[in-house]
Amino acid sequence: MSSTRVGVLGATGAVGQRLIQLLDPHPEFEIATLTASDDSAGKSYREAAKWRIETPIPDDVAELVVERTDPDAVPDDVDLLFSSLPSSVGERVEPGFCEAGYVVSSNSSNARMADDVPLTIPEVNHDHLDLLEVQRDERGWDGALVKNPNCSTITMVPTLAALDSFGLSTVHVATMQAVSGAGYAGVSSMEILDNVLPHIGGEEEKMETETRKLLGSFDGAEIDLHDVDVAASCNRVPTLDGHLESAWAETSEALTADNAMAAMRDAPSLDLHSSPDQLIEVFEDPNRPQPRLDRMVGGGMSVAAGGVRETSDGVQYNCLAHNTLRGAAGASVLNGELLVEDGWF
Ligand SMILES: NC(=O)C1=CN([C@@H]2O[C@H](COP(=O)(O)OP(=O)(O)OC[C@H]3O[C@@H](n4cnc5c(N)ncnc54)[C@H](OP(=O)(O)O)[C@@H]3O)[C@@H](O)[C@H]2O)C=CC1
Ligand SMILES: N[C@@H](CC(=O)OP(=O)(O)O)C(=O)O
Repeated sequence: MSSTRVGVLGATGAVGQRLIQLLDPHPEFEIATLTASDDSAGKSYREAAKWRIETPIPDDVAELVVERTDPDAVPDDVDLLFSSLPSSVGERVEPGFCEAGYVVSSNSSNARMADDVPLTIPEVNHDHLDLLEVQRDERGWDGALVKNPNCSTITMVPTLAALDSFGLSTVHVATMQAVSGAGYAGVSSMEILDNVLPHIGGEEEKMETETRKLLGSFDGAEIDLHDVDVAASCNRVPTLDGHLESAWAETSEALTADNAMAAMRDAPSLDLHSSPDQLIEVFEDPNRPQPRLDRMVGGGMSVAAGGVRETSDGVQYNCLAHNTLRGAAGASVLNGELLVEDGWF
Protein backbone atom coordinates (compact mmCIF):
# COMPACT_ATOMS: atom_id res chain seq x y z
CA MET A 1 0.00 0.00 0.00
CA SER A 2 1.38 3.48 -0.82
CA SER A 3 1.65 5.75 2.19
CA THR A 4 -0.24 9.00 2.70
CA ARG A 5 1.91 12.07 3.36
CA VAL A 6 0.74 13.71 6.55
CA GLY A 7 1.53 16.70 8.73
CA VAL A 8 1.05 17.52 12.40
CA LEU A 9 -0.21 20.98 13.48
CA GLY A 10 0.94 21.71 17.04
CA ALA A 11 3.57 18.97 16.78
CA THR A 12 5.70 20.12 19.71
CA GLY A 13 2.95 19.84 22.36
CA ALA A 14 1.93 16.96 24.63
CA VAL A 15 -0.61 15.53 22.18
CA GLY A 16 1.58 16.46 19.19
CA GLN A 17 4.41 14.32 20.61
CA ARG A 18 2.02 11.38 21.06
CA LEU A 19 0.98 11.86 17.43
CA ILE A 20 4.64 11.68 16.35
CA GLN A 21 5.09 8.51 18.44
CA LEU A 22 2.11 6.88 16.69
CA LEU A 23 2.70 8.22 13.17
CA ASP A 24 6.45 7.59 12.81
CA PRO A 25 6.16 3.77 12.69
CA HIS A 26 2.70 3.82 11.05
CA PRO A 27 2.61 1.69 7.88
CA GLU A 28 0.05 3.91 6.08
CA PHE A 29 1.39 7.38 6.94
CA GLU A 30 4.60 9.26 6.22
CA ILE A 31 5.34 12.35 8.31
CA ALA A 32 6.14 15.14 5.82
CA THR A 33 5.71 18.34 7.81
CA LEU A 34 5.42 19.63 11.37
CA THR A 35 4.11 22.99 12.55
CA ALA A 36 3.98 24.88 15.85
CA SER A 37 3.94 28.49 17.06
CA ASP A 38 6.13 31.20 15.57
CA ASP A 39 8.51 30.73 18.52
CA SER A 40 9.32 27.20 17.33
CA ALA A 41 9.26 27.84 13.58
CA GLY A 42 12.67 27.55 11.93
CA LYS A 43 14.09 25.30 14.65
CA SER A 44 14.70 21.58 14.25
CA TYR A 45 11.98 19.45 15.87
CA ARG A 46 14.60 18.12 18.30
CA GLU A 47 15.34 21.65 19.42
CA ALA A 48 11.75 22.94 19.48
CA ALA A 49 10.03 19.99 21.18
CA LYS A 50 10.88 19.21 24.77
CA TRP A 51 10.44 15.48 24.16
CA ARG A 52 8.67 13.91 27.12
CA ILE A 53 7.46 10.59 25.68
CA GLU A 54 8.87 7.35 27.11
CA THR A 55 10.08 6.11 23.69
CA PRO A 56 13.03 7.95 22.03
CA ILE A 57 12.40 10.85 19.69
CA PRO A 58 12.49 9.34 16.15
CA ASP A 59 15.79 10.40 14.50
CA ASP A 60 14.30 11.22 11.09
CA VAL A 61 11.53 13.37 12.62
CA ALA A 62 13.95 15.08 15.02
CA GLU A 63 15.82 16.64 12.10
CA LEU A 64 12.74 18.09 10.36
CA VAL A 65 12.49 21.88 10.52
CA VAL A 66 9.35 23.08 12.30
CA GLU A 67 7.18 25.30 10.10
CA ARG A 68 4.76 28.12 10.92
CA THR A 69 1.15 26.97 11.32
CA ASP A 70 0.05 28.41 8.01
CA PRO A 71 -1.37 26.64 4.92
CA ASP A 72 1.33 28.26 2.76
CA ALA A 73 4.00 26.49 4.81
CA VAL A 74 2.57 23.00 4.13
CA PRO A 75 3.70 21.18 0.95
CA ASP A 76 0.97 20.61 -1.65
CA ASP A 77 1.57 16.85 -1.74
CA VAL A 78 0.48 16.52 1.90
CA ASP A 79 -3.11 15.26 2.04
CA LEU A 80 -3.92 14.77 5.69
CA LEU A 81 -3.15 16.97 8.69
CA PHE A 82 -3.46 15.95 12.34
CA SER A 83 -4.24 18.95 14.51
CA SER A 84 -3.40 19.24 18.21
CA LEU A 85 -3.47 23.00 18.58
CA PRO A 86 -4.91 24.92 21.54
CA SER A 87 -8.61 25.23 20.74
CA SER A 88 -8.42 29.04 20.42
CA VAL A 89 -5.73 28.60 17.75
CA GLY A 90 -7.56 25.72 16.08
CA GLU A 91 -10.69 27.82 15.80
CA ARG A 92 -8.73 30.55 14.03
CA VAL A 93 -6.57 28.48 11.67
CA GLU A 94 -8.19 25.10 10.94
CA PRO A 95 -10.80 26.44 8.47
CA GLY A 96 -7.98 28.02 6.41
CA PHE A 97 -6.27 24.64 6.01
CA CYS A 98 -9.56 23.03 4.93
CA GLU A 99 -10.18 25.83 2.46
CA ALA A 100 -6.68 25.29 1.07
CA GLY A 101 -7.66 21.68 0.34
CA TYR A 102 -6.24 19.78 3.32
CA VAL A 103 -8.24 17.17 5.21
CA VAL A 104 -7.81 17.87 8.93
CA SER A 105 -8.29 15.25 11.66
CA SER A 106 -8.43 17.41 14.76
CA ASN A 107 -8.18 16.71 18.44
CA SER A 108 -8.90 20.29 19.52
CA SER A 109 -12.27 21.11 21.07
CA ASN A 110 -13.28 23.98 18.75
CA ALA A 111 -16.13 23.17 16.31
CA ARG A 112 -16.85 19.75 17.81
CA MET A 113 -20.54 20.63 18.11
CA ALA A 114 -20.80 22.48 14.78
CA ASP A 115 -23.75 21.17 12.75
CA ASP A 116 -21.65 20.27 9.70
CA VAL A 117 -18.58 18.85 11.46
CA PRO A 118 -18.42 15.09 12.07
CA LEU A 119 -17.46 14.21 15.64
CA THR A 120 -16.47 10.59 15.37
CA ILE A 121 -15.35 7.54 17.28
CA PRO A 122 -14.96 5.15 14.31
CA GLU A 123 -16.33 2.09 16.14
CA VAL A 124 -19.38 4.02 17.38
CA ASN A 125 -20.60 6.37 14.65
CA HIS A 126 -18.67 5.67 11.45
CA ASP A 127 -21.71 6.75 9.42
CA HIS A 128 -21.45 10.36 10.70
CA LEU A 129 -18.36 10.81 8.51
CA ASP A 130 -20.67 11.22 5.52
CA LEU A 131 -21.62 14.59 7.02
CA LEU A 132 -18.48 15.74 5.17
CA GLU A 133 -20.52 15.89 1.97
CA VAL A 134 -22.81 18.45 3.63
CA GLN A 135 -19.77 20.30 4.99
CA ARG A 136 -18.14 20.52 1.56
CA ASP A 137 -21.38 21.67 -0.07
CA GLU A 138 -21.99 24.35 2.55
CA ARG A 139 -18.46 25.64 2.96
CA GLY A 140 -17.16 25.07 -0.57
CA TRP A 141 -14.04 23.36 0.81
CA ASP A 142 -11.89 20.89 -1.12
CA GLY A 143 -10.52 19.84 2.25
CA ALA A 144 -12.51 18.71 5.26
CA LEU A 145 -12.63 18.97 9.06
CA VAL A 146 -13.23 15.97 11.32
CA LYS A 147 -13.07 16.02 15.11
CA ASN A 148 -12.51 13.43 17.79
CA PRO A 149 -14.26 13.97 21.12
CA ASN A 150 -12.99 15.08 24.51
CA CYS A 151 -10.94 12.40 26.30
CA SER A 152 -13.46 11.90 29.14
CA THR A 153 -16.29 11.61 26.63
CA ILE A 154 -14.38 9.01 24.57
CA THR A 155 -13.82 6.92 27.70
CA MET A 156 -17.53 6.59 28.43
CA VAL A 157 -19.31 6.64 25.06
CA PRO A 158 -18.33 3.17 23.72
CA THR A 159 -19.90 1.62 26.83
CA LEU A 160 -23.04 3.74 26.44
CA ALA A 161 -23.32 2.83 22.75
CA ALA A 162 -23.23 -0.82 23.80
CA LEU A 163 -26.09 -0.25 26.27
CA ASP A 164 -28.21 1.84 23.90
CA SER A 165 -30.08 -1.19 22.52
CA PHE A 166 -31.73 -1.32 25.97
CA GLY A 167 -33.11 2.22 25.56
CA LEU A 168 -30.52 4.49 27.19
CA SER A 169 -32.36 7.34 28.92
CA THR A 170 -30.18 8.90 31.62
CA VAL A 171 -26.47 8.86 32.45
CA HIS A 172 -24.78 10.20 35.55
CA VAL A 173 -20.99 10.10 35.58
CA ALA A 174 -18.19 11.17 37.93
CA THR A 175 -14.67 11.28 36.48
CA MET A 176 -11.23 10.82 38.05
CA GLN A 177 -8.97 12.40 35.41
CA ALA A 178 -5.21 12.05 35.12
CA VAL A 179 -2.92 15.08 35.25
CA SER A 180 -1.62 14.57 31.68
CA GLY A 181 -5.07 15.68 30.49
CA ALA A 182 -4.19 19.20 31.55
CA GLY A 183 -0.92 19.17 29.55
CA TYR A 184 2.63 19.28 30.92
CA ALA A 185 2.29 22.66 32.60
CA GLY A 186 -1.40 22.22 33.41
CA VAL A 187 -1.52 21.59 37.16
CA SER A 188 1.38 22.21 39.53
CA SER A 189 2.65 19.50 41.88
CA MET A 190 1.69 21.70 44.86
CA GLU A 191 -1.89 21.71 43.61
CA ILE A 192 -2.36 18.03 42.89
CA LEU A 193 -0.17 15.98 45.27
CA ASP A 194 -2.14 14.79 48.32
CA ASN A 195 -5.20 16.31 46.69
CA VAL A 196 -8.18 16.06 44.32
CA LEU A 197 -9.36 19.07 42.29
CA PRO A 198 -13.16 19.00 42.02
CA HIS A 199 -13.47 21.15 38.90
CA ILE A 200 -12.12 21.00 35.32
CA GLY A 201 -13.33 24.03 33.38
CA GLY A 202 -15.78 23.20 30.58
CA GLU A 203 -15.31 19.44 30.90
CA GLU A 204 -18.74 18.64 32.30
CA GLU A 205 -20.53 20.52 29.52
CA LYS A 206 -18.39 18.75 26.90
CA MET A 207 -19.33 15.32 28.27
CA GLU A 208 -22.99 16.28 28.42
CA THR A 209 -23.23 17.63 24.86
CA GLU A 210 -20.68 15.60 22.88
CA THR A 211 -22.20 12.33 24.12
CA ARG A 212 -25.57 13.26 22.61
CA LYS A 213 -23.97 14.05 19.23
CA LEU A 214 -21.88 10.86 19.17
CA LEU A 215 -24.92 8.68 19.97
CA GLY A 216 -27.16 10.69 17.63
CA SER A 217 -28.45 9.52 14.27
CA PHE A 218 -27.45 10.89 10.86
CA ASP A 219 -30.16 11.01 8.17
CA GLY A 220 -27.89 12.08 5.31
CA ALA A 221 -28.40 15.79 5.98
CA GLU A 222 -28.00 16.42 9.70
CA ILE A 223 -27.28 14.80 13.04
CA ASP A 224 -30.28 14.31 15.28
CA LEU A 225 -28.91 14.46 18.84
CA HIS A 226 -29.69 11.46 21.06
CA ASP A 227 -32.21 12.41 23.74
CA VAL A 228 -30.24 10.79 26.57
CA ASP A 229 -29.94 13.06 29.59
CA VAL A 230 -26.28 13.24 30.71
CA ALA A 231 -25.02 14.81 33.96
CA ALA A 232 -21.27 14.81 34.67
CA SER A 233 -19.01 15.76 37.57
CA CYS A 234 -15.33 16.06 36.56
CA ASN A 235 -12.41 15.76 38.97
CA ARG A 236 -8.62 15.87 38.60
CA VAL A 237 -6.76 13.20 40.58
CA PRO A 238 -3.01 12.55 41.02
CA THR A 239 -2.60 9.80 38.40
CA LEU A 240 -0.36 10.39 35.37
CA ASP A 241 -2.33 8.82 32.51
CA GLY A 242 -5.74 7.15 32.28
CA HIS A 243 -9.14 8.64 33.06
CA LEU A 244 -11.28 6.46 35.37
CA GLU A 245 -15.03 7.15 35.43
CA SER A 246 -17.97 5.91 37.52
CA ALA A 247 -21.13 5.82 35.44
CA TRP A 248 -24.77 5.22 36.28
CA ALA A 249 -26.77 4.34 33.16
CA GLU A 250 -30.56 4.14 33.20
CA THR A 251 -32.44 2.31 30.47
CA SER A 252 -36.11 2.08 29.52
CA GLU A 253 -35.86 -1.72 29.13
CA ALA A 254 -34.85 -4.08 31.92
CA LEU A 255 -31.08 -4.51 32.05
CA THR A 256 -29.17 -7.05 34.10
CA ALA A 257 -25.48 -6.83 34.92
CA ASP A 258 -24.87 -9.95 32.81
CA ASN A 259 -26.67 -8.43 29.81
CA ALA A 260 -24.74 -5.19 30.20
CA MET A 261 -21.39 -7.02 30.33
CA ALA A 262 -22.32 -9.16 27.32
CA ALA A 263 -23.34 -6.07 25.31
CA MET A 264 -20.04 -4.36 26.16
CA ARG A 265 -18.00 -7.46 25.26
CA ASP A 266 -19.87 -7.74 21.94
CA ALA A 267 -19.24 -4.09 20.97
CA PRO A 268 -17.70 -4.38 17.50
CA SER A 269 -14.19 -3.18 16.74
CA LEU A 270 -12.97 -2.29 13.24
CA ASP A 271 -10.24 -3.58 10.97
CA LEU A 272 -8.17 -0.38 11.00
CA HIS A 273 -4.45 -0.36 11.85
CA SER A 274 -4.98 1.31 15.25
CA SER A 275 -8.19 -0.51 16.20
CA PRO A 276 -7.85 -2.77 19.22
CA ASP A 277 -9.00 -6.40 18.80
CA GLN A 278 -11.48 -5.89 21.62
CA LEU A 279 -13.09 -2.43 21.85
CA ILE A 280 -14.24 -2.89 25.47
CA GLU A 281 -12.35 -5.18 27.86
CA VAL A 282 -14.77 -6.17 30.61
CA PHE A 283 -13.39 -7.22 33.99
CA GLU A 284 -15.36 -9.50 36.35
CA ASP A 285 -13.16 -8.37 39.26
CA PRO A 286 -14.92 -5.35 40.84
CA ASN A 287 -11.52 -3.95 41.79
CA ARG A 288 -10.68 -3.31 38.12
CA PRO A 289 -10.11 -1.38 35.93
CA GLN A 290 -7.40 0.69 37.60
CA PRO A 291 -5.39 3.42 35.81
CA ARG A 292 -1.92 2.04 36.51
CA LEU A 293 -2.84 -1.57 35.68
CA ASP A 294 -5.26 -1.16 32.81
CA ARG A 295 -4.64 2.06 30.83
CA MET A 296 -2.61 0.15 28.21
CA VAL A 297 -5.28 -2.47 27.40
CA GLY A 298 -5.43 -2.90 23.64
CA GLY A 299 -2.22 -0.88 23.26
CA GLY A 300 -3.94 2.07 24.95
CA MET A 301 -6.78 1.98 22.41
CA SER A 302 -9.36 -0.16 24.25
CA VAL A 303 -11.80 0.98 26.88
CA ALA A 304 -11.78 -1.07 30.10
CA ALA A 305 -14.95 -1.60 32.13
CA GLY A 306 -15.71 -3.37 35.38
CA GLY A 307 -17.66 -3.43 38.61
CA VAL A 308 -20.91 -3.76 36.66
CA ARG A 309 -23.88 -4.09 39.01
CA GLU A 310 -27.62 -3.64 38.72
CA THR A 311 -29.41 -0.59 40.06
CA SER A 312 -33.16 0.07 40.31
CA ASP A 313 -33.36 1.24 36.68
CA GLY A 314 -30.15 0.24 34.96
CA VAL A 315 -26.53 -0.46 35.82
CA GLN A 316 -23.61 1.19 37.56
CA TYR A 317 -20.05 0.49 36.45
CA ASN A 318 -16.56 1.92 36.11
CA CYS A 319 -14.76 2.58 32.83
CA LEU A 320 -11.24 3.67 31.95
CA ALA A 321 -9.24 4.73 28.88
CA HIS A 322 -5.76 6.11 28.23
CA ASN A 323 -6.48 9.82 27.84
CA THR A 324 -3.65 10.75 25.46
CA LEU A 325 -3.92 7.56 23.33
CA ARG A 326 -7.58 6.49 22.92
CA GLY A 327 -8.59 9.88 24.35
CA ALA A 328 -6.49 12.13 22.10
CA ALA A 329 -3.68 11.27 19.64
CA GLY A 330 -4.81 7.68 19.02
CA ALA A 331 -8.36 8.90 18.41
CA SER A 332 -7.16 11.39 15.76
CA VAL A 333 -5.02 8.74 14.06
CA LEU A 334 -7.93 6.29 14.01
CA ASN A 335 -10.11 8.95 12.40
CA GLY A 336 -7.30 9.54 9.88
CA GLU A 337 -7.21 5.83 9.03
CA LEU A 338 -10.97 5.90 8.48
CA LEU A 339 -10.69 8.97 6.23
CA VAL A 340 -8.15 7.08 4.10
CA GLU A 341 -10.22 3.90 4.00
CA ASP A 342 -13.36 5.80 3.01
CA GLY A 343 -11.51 7.73 0.31
CA TRP A 344 -12.02 11.30 1.50
CA PHE A 345 -8.95 12.54 -0.41
N1 LIG B 1 -3.22 16.81 26.94
C1 LIG B 1 -4.23 15.98 26.71
O1 LIG B 1 -4.32 14.86 27.25
C2 LIG B 1 -5.31 16.35 25.79
C3 LIG B 1 -5.30 17.54 25.05
N2 LIG B 1 -6.32 17.81 24.19
C4 LIG B 1 -6.37 19.01 23.35
O2 LIG B 1 -5.33 18.95 22.37
C5 LIG B 1 -4.83 20.23 22.09
C6 LIG B 1 -3.34 20.27 22.39
O3 LIG B 1 -3.12 19.97 23.76
P1 LIG B 1 -1.65 19.82 24.35
O4 LIG B 1 -0.81 19.04 23.40
O5 LIG B 1 -1.82 19.34 25.74
O6 LIG B 1 -1.16 21.36 24.32
P2 LIG B 1 0.33 21.91 24.40
O7 LIG B 1 0.24 23.27 24.98
O8 LIG B 1 1.24 20.93 25.01
O9 LIG B 1 0.75 22.08 22.83
C7 LIG B 1 0.20 23.06 22.00
C8 LIG B 1 0.81 23.01 20.62
O10 LIG B 1 0.25 24.06 19.83
C9 LIG B 1 1.29 24.98 19.42
N3 LIG B 1 0.82 26.35 19.50
C10 LIG B 1 0.53 27.09 20.59
N4 LIG B 1 0.14 28.33 20.24
C11 LIG B 1 0.19 28.38 18.89
C12 LIG B 1 -0.09 29.39 17.93
N5 LIG B 1 -0.51 30.60 18.29
N6 LIG B 1 0.06 29.10 16.62
C13 LIG B 1 0.49 27.87 16.24
N7 LIG B 1 0.77 26.87 17.09
C14 LIG B 1 0.62 27.13 18.41
C15 LIG B 1 2.43 24.75 20.39
O11 LIG B 1 3.66 25.15 19.78
P3 LIG B 1 4.92 25.73 20.64
O12 LIG B 1 5.62 24.56 21.25
O13 LIG B 1 5.73 26.42 19.61
O14 LIG B 1 4.34 26.67 21.66
C16 LIG B 1 2.33 23.24 20.59
O15 LIG B 1 2.87 22.57 19.49
C17 LIG B 1 -5.63 21.20 22.96
O16 LIG B 1 -6.69 21.71 22.20
C18 LIG B 1 -6.12 20.32 24.10
O17 LIG B 1 -7.27 20.84 24.69
C19 LIG B 1 -7.30 16.89 24.03
C20 LIG B 1 -7.36 15.73 24.74
C21 LIG B 1 -6.37 15.38 25.68
N1 LIG C 1 -9.87 18.58 29.48
C1 LIG C 1 -9.21 17.29 29.31
C2 LIG C 1 -8.22 17.34 28.20
C3 LIG C 1 -8.61 18.21 27.06
O1 LIG C 1 -7.79 18.93 26.58
O2 LIG C 1 -9.87 18.13 26.61
P1 LIG C 1 -10.42 18.80 25.25
O3 LIG C 1 -9.88 17.98 24.11
O4 LIG C 1 -11.89 18.70 25.31
O5 LIG C 1 -9.95 20.22 25.20
C4 LIG C 1 -8.56 16.89 30.61
O6 LIG C 1 -8.26 17.77 31.34
O7 LIG C 1 -8.31 15.73 30.90
